Amino acid sequence: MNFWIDVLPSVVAAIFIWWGATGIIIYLCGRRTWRPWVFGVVTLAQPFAFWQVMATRDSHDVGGVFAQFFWAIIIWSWIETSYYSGFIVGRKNIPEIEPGTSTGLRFRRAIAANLYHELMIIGLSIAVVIVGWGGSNETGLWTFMILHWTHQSAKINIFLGINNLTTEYLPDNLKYMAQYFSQKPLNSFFPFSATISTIIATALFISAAQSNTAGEQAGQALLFVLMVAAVIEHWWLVTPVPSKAWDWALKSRKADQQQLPTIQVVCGYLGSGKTTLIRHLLPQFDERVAVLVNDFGAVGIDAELIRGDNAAGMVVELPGGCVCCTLQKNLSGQIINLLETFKPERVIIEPSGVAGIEEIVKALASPRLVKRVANVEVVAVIEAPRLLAAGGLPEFVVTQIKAAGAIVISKTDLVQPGEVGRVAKVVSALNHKARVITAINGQVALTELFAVAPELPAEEEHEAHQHDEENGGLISFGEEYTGEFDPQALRDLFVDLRDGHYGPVIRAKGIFHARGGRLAWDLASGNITERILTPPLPDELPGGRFMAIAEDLTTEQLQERLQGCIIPAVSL
Ligand SMILES: Nc1nc2c(ncn2[C@@H]2O[C@H](COP(=O)(O)OP(=O)(O)OP(=O)(O)O)[C@@H](O)[C@H]2O)c(=O)[nH]1
Repeated sequence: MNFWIDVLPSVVAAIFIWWGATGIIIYLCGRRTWRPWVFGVVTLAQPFAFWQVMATRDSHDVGGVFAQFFWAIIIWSWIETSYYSGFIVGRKNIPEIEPGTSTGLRFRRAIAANLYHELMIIGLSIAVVIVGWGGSNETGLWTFMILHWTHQSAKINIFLGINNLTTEYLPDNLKYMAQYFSQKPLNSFFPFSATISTIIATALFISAAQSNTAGEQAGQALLFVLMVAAVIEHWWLVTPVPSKAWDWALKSRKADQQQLPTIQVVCGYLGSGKTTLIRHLLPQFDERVAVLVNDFGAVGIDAELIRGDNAAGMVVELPGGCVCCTLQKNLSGQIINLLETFKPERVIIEPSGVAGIEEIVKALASPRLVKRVANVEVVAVIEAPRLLAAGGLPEFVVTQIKAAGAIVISKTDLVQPGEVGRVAKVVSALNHKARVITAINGQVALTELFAVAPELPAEEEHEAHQHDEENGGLISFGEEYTGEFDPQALRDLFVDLRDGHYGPVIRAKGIFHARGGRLAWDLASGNITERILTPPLPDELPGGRFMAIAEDLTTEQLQERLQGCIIPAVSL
């Protein structure tokens, strides 16, 4: 009983010093303008901290032991501060990790990215050994060594793969480090590291219990608590429970984040209703919005549709192909360009309907980009009729659902009212954290959609993905035309496309000039829609754009048929 009363001050002090120092560093390094000051002050404290460790190495009373513990924490704080402030980290301009990068290469790049930080730890460890070794009170030395072990062990575990990555504690300037993390339920190093930590904690406990003097007991108790914290930190890595221990320290970041734009990725399968949703949302924003659109086909249609709703903003059409594959490298560069030239307060990305969301999120985690944006949010648009009809969702749609902070169930007007609940249950079962909203023709209130704390998928190591395999070998066809179109001929064409006359078409759309104005045609999920976009424009040359995505397509016949929809010049 006496033992516990005796060690209680050490236990309480160790918990508060370790937890408090970590939180204070996260807090102070969370604000960009504070970082140089924090780093400067902690750096200036170092000669004094080393001198204190040296001065108390033979004071084995309780005061001397506490002083050693405290000053060792201050020395360790220098390492943490230099890292979190971004002043001593590692080599810059290291190529980014791409899908399919080998573990060996990822490891070498991770080392390079953390090189100066790791060298600093080694250098300071040697310095602490020099000043602390051989005294009758080595509490400072062992405090530092325990922190060193916990740090290395956590880093190796996070690199090899753990369940709970807690990337939220990385400040904006270090978010790119997440590319060296991997998420797995467990890795082979974990049992070893957790066992070692537990054995050391047990040995320290026994040592504290068997101590002969109050100073010795206090020292062993302080080290024991630090090691217990290491064991808890280890288990936290593998349990899915989010650590809230330092959430209070994240508050300082809010001011910086409010000034940075947010990126919203609106993903969903071909024809699910992404463009319709974005078009409905755009008039609701009172900010400068830039929209990046990427159609799967070579001919972009969506950008032209969106442009009309975002007159005050900017619409950028990304080249044809899938944004997640062909543009992965390019995407972050395009966005940075956009941020610098147009300075939007919000960026909305509409990837093509077959884009893998993981690759996009990875591209958005690029080191150059993360420090320029406040947040990346994912909205998944899931078509109710398709989900009910499919009897199973393609894997990449499941990934989109899991990645989303908000899920919009679209086309609920095309299913029975009772079935909407079934769809909601399916998506909620896949992602219980996401807000699920139902919509007809994209009619969603902005506040409802973005009032969500989004969850980004953990970055996993995965194979470079193959659209051909995942999507049953989709091909796209797209062309632009000049001339005025016959609406009835287009009507008949879309019916024939739906009925499979040109092959199994999954998605077709187009914008065509006709006498009645600019017409938009859509074929999605077997439904055809025809809309008038604008009345005829007097100065504009008449023309049209068409694209189709199919598993197989008789392209030549389709080309001829489209040409046949143009009213011959003589009869105009
Ligand atoms: N009935 C009905 N139709 C909808 C709804 N939402 C979208 N649509 C129609 O579905 C078709 C495809 O919608 P888009 O918004 O273009 O779909 P998308 O996901 O942007 O399509 P891609 O970019 O080609 O993948 C259009 O004809 C829309 O009018 C809805 O809630 N109900």
